[in-house]
Amino acid sequence: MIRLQNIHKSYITGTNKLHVLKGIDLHIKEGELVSIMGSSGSGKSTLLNILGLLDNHDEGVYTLNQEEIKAMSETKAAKLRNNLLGFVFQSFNLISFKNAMENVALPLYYQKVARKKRNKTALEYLDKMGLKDWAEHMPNELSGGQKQRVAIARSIITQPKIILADEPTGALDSATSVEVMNLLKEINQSGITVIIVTHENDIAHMTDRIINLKDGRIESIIENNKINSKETIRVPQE
Ligand SMILES: Nc1ncnc2c1ncn2[C@@H]1O[C@H](COP(=O)(O)OP(=O)(O)OP(=O)(O)O)[C@@H](O)[C@H]1O
Repeated sequence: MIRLQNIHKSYITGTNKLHVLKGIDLHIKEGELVSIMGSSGSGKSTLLNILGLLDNHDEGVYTLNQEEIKAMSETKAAKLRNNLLGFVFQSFNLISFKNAMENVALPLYYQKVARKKRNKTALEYLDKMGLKDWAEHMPNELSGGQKQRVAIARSIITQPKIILADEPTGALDSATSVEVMNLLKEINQSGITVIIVTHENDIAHMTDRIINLKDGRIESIIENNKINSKETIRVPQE
């Protein structure tokens, strides 16, 4: 489903060039629940943004759903992003002046679904998240965990094949983090591939495979708590 071969990415600011990803090779199969770990600045978000077609890589080959991304037009990439991918962010990214139902329904608005139909679907998704009674509430009336559940409902309303979550529990206390992770696990069990960036060990250990990044390279991969890398067995500790 996802294959990265020798991916490089640099950022240029002024006269400085920062080489952030230095040859990433990675294969993520359909239906996997994967976490990407590493210390601050190791390139986790950069990698997730490339996976989510929110940023371009400089070198290497990225194949998503058997299509090579570099060869693709921006329009085609946008279509793929809208149809195949769902996003969850640390800061929820809810629209403050829209209620929970309207926030969840938003992706369907962009797909030109009629208002009645999209609100009905949004209510169904809120119900799945245990939030039906909160449909009319504005984001500032919701707890962190509730906001993230609204954001997760919004990310799956278009029935994506892959969810990309950047520190989805970063703003939550530990009990709420576990609730949100259990929700992402349930979503994964329904067949959706889930990729989570986190710097929290406990969160990463709730996934099937942990990809450890260090200085823009994959340092090790832990599968079901078994370390697979031949190169190194060190796991970064925060
Ligand atoms: N748009 C950008 N322009 C310039 N530099 C950037 C940009 N985005 C990220 N960087 C730099 O690239 C490096 C990797 O950033 P990235 O956000 O991928 O790391 P991270 O592992 O997700 O870190 P954190 O855990 O702190 O979020 C950092 O040094 C960051 O400052």
